Amino acid sequence: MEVVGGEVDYTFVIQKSLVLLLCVVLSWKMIVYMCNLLKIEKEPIRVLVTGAAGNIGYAIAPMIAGGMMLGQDQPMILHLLDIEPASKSLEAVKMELQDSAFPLLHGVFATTNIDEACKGVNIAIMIGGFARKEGMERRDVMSKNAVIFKAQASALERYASDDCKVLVIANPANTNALILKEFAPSIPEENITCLTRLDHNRAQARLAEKLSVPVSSVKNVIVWGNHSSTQYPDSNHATVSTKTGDQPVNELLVADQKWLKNEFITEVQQRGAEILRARRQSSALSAAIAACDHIHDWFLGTPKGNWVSMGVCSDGSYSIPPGLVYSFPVICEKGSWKIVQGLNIDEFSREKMDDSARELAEEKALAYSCLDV
Ligand SMILES: NC(=O)C1=CN([C@@H]2O[C@H](COP(=O)(O)OP(=O)(O)OC[C@H]3O[C@@H](n4cnc5c(N)ncnc54)[C@H](O)[C@@H]3O)[C@@H](O)[C@H]2O)C=CC1
Ligand SMILES: O=C([O-])CC(=O)C(=O)O
Repeated sequence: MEVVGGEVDYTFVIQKSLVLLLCVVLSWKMIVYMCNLLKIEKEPIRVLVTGAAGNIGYAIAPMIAGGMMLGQDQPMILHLLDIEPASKSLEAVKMELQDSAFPLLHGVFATTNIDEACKGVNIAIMIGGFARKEGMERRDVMSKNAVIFKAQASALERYASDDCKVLVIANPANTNALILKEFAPSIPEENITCLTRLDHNRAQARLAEKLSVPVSSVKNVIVWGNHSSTQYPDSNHATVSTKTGDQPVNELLVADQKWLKNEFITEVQQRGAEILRARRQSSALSAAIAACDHIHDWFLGTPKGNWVSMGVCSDGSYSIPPGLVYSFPVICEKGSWKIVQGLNIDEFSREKMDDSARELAEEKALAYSCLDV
């Protein structure tokens, strides 16, 4: 240390520190530059897609391969799974992906064997399941899916990578995710989620349409609860960015409180059924986009000041019983999510949130009774 006349020369120390800091920054920049020059790529991530020959599977596969889910610098290897009767269509999906020559797609592996499909996967997008047929009771659908998800959980437990992150899309999504959690105990429960981002995106889009603003200017809607008609799309904390800063949606729509408490909620709750009626098939394009959004934000983080809705294991936040997979507002950072805390919940919201939790508790009991646990 430089000592002048018995005293520390602080100017010298600060100068030295700044030079050192500059050297560190320059070396780091140099390393990044060299990596880019040498085209050193990230290791490919293995992504499992179950039900890959179906509607959503066909829509999501090119989105993942094109970088929408994991970013434009993240290569991946796709593991596509479907059941034997769909094996020809599955092979066709694989061929089309290969023919698309996606630069980030380092391999496609298609199989009807669940154990093989799960080997080493880092992300599992669970779309495959048993769809309700006319005249079937809820119990029949639940029992078929409970059996499927129990078996898939065991395969993930045995063969997936330790850090595997799971997104369940197949309905009943929340309860299927819960079964998966029960039967894959070594996968950390925070790694098991279900898709309610489609409902979140729908709610954001309805508000933007009502306010005649771009959808990107609306943020922080919430979808609480089950991915079913008891879900509660909540506009109370949503804002719109304007030239003078963020404005609460409820203030901008002060004359439309009746609409916010009625049509807005039912339109979002019933949007899936509306699309099913119009298309005679359930939403696939928007479901695939929402799944990409869900994983993208989970891996790469939510933008500062924004939250999104994700079906996650309740930790008792907002008095939602632990042991349910429930949709909450979450913030994501460095591959982890955190439930947004401290939001004010009015009486109207409380009732709706509890209704959906009650439905999930009933679904859980039904699923367990089907599995004899
Ligand atoms: N959570 C959400 O926001 C949404 C959920 N969904 C749900 O996503 C699921 C898939 O929808 P679509 O792709 O339109 O259905 P789809 O019927 O077109 O495709 C499902 C695919 O899963 C396969 N499959 C069935 N059992 C399987 C198993 N045990 N293992 C692997 N694959 C299996 C089928 O052969 C089929 O190829 C449905 O349960 C649907 O209700 C749909 C839209 C939104
Ligand atoms: O019921 C379905 O299969 C469709 C669905 O979940 C949705 O569009 O939200």
